Amino acid sequence: MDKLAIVGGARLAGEIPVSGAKNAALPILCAALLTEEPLEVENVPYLRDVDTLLALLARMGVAIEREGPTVRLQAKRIVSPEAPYELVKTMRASILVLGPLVARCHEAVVSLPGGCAIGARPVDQHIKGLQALGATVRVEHGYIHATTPGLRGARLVPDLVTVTGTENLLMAACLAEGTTVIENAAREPEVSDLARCLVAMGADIDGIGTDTLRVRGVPRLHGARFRVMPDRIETGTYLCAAAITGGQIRLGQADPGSLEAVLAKLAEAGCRIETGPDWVALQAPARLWAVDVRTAPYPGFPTDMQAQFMALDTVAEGSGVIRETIFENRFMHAVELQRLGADIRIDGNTAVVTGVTRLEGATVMATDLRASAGLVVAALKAEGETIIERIYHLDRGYERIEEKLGALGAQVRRIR
Ligand SMILES: CC(=O)N[C@H]1[C@@H](OP(=O)(O)OP(=O)(O)OC[C@H]2O[C@@H](n3ccc(=O)[nH]c3=O)[C@H](O)[C@@H]2O)O[C@H](CO)[C@@H](O)[C@@H]1O
Ligand SMILES: C=C(OP(=O)(O)O)C(=O)O
Repeated sequence: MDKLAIVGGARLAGEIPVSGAKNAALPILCAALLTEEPLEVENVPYLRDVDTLLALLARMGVAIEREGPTVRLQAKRIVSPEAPYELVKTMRASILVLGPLVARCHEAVVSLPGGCAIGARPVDQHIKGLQALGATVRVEHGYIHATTPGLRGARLVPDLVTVTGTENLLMAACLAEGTTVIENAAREPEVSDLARCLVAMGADIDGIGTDTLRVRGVPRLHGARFRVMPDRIETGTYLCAAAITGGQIRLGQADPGSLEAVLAKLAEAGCRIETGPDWVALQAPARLWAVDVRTAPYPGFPTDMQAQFMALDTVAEGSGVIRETIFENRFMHAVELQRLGADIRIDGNTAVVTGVTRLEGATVMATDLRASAGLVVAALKAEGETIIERIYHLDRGYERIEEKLGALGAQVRRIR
C-alpha cells in the first residue's frame, strides 16, 4: 500500500491549476445512462473514484473512450442494470446509477453502499423519493431492487438535505412523465453543475441553485458536451496547505464563487485572499489565528473542508471550536493529529482545538478522504518527517497530489 512521506517546514509558493470536481464529475458521468446518444464530458479528473465509476458503467454496457481529461460515453443499450457490492463498497457514489437506471430501464439492482468511516450514511431518502415517483422498491440481501412501469412526476420533500439524494432524484425526474418538484433540495454547486449538464442534454429544469428544483419530464434526452466545474474542495485544501506554511500561492482554473464560506474563514484566520473570475490567490500571515467552524449544507461551511481547518487550528494563535453537523463520525483525523502533537478535545460533535507552537513529524494513518487531506496539511507544518499510511483514500479524490504539492515547493514523496 502506498504511503506519503512529507518533510514539513517548506513555505509553499507558486501557482498550480485546480482539477475538475470529483463530486460533480461522478453524477455527470452517471447522467450518460439517461440517453442512447454520446455524452462528452470535459475536465474529468484522473482519480480512483472516476476509474471505479467508469468500470461500473462499462459493466452496464456503456461504451467509454478517454482522451486526457475528456471522457466520451455512449449508453446505446444497457446490458445489465446492476451495480454489484464489489464496486459499490469501494465508492459510495456508485449509488448515483440508481436514479438513471430506474428512469431509463425501469429497473435497477444496486447494492446498498453500507456504512463507512465518517458515519452510517443511509440512502433511505433516495429510496423514498423513487417510491414517490412511482417505483416499487424492496431491499433484500443488501441490494436495492427497484422496478416501475414508468416514473411519474411528484412533489418530493426529503427529510433532510442530501446531495447525492437530490442528484439521483433529479436525474430520475428528467425522464418521468409530468412535473416533479424537489423541495429541500441540496444547493451544492455540484448539484447545479449536474443540473446544467442535464439541461444541455435536453432536460427542462427550473430553480437551479435554489432549494426547489422543478423538473418537467421529457420522453428522451439527447447527447451533449459538458465541462465539469473546478473542484472547490481541492481548491480549499491547497489554500489550507499554503496557509499553514505561511505561504503565498495562486490557484488557476478555479471557481472562487463556489467557496465563499471557506475563503471567508481563511480571511478570518488572517490570510489575504484575492480572487479573479477563474483564480484565487492567498498570502498567509506568519501565524494564523484560530477560527471556529460549523459545518452545514451549502452555502454553509462544507464538511469536506472540516479536517483541513482542524489542522490549521492546531498551530494557530488561540483556540478554535469545530462543530460537525453533517456526519456523526467525522473526527477520525483528530487522534492522528494528536500524534503530531496537536491539542484537541472532543466532546460529541464538537472539537476544541488549542493552537500549539510546534507539531512534530510521526507516522499517522489516513482513515478517509478528507481526514487524509487534514493530515497532509498538518504534515506540511510539522517538524521532521511525517509518514501518512493508507493514502489510497487520498487517491480517491486528489489528482497527482504529490506532484502538485511538489510544484509549490513542498518536500513530499510517495513510497510505493
Ligand atoms: C459523492 C459526493 O457528492 N459526496 C458528497 C455528498 O455525500 P452524500 O450525498 O453521501 O451526503 P448527503 O448529503 O446525502 O448526506 C448528508 C447527511 O444526510 C444523511 N442522509 C443522506 C441520505 C439519506 O438517504 N439519508 C440520510 O440520512 C447522511 O447520513 C448525512 O448525515 O455530500 C456530502 C455532504 O456535503 C459530502 O461530504 C460528500 O463529499
Ligand atoms: C466524503 C466524500 O466522498 P464520498 O461521498 O464519495 O465518500 C468526499 O468527497 O469528501
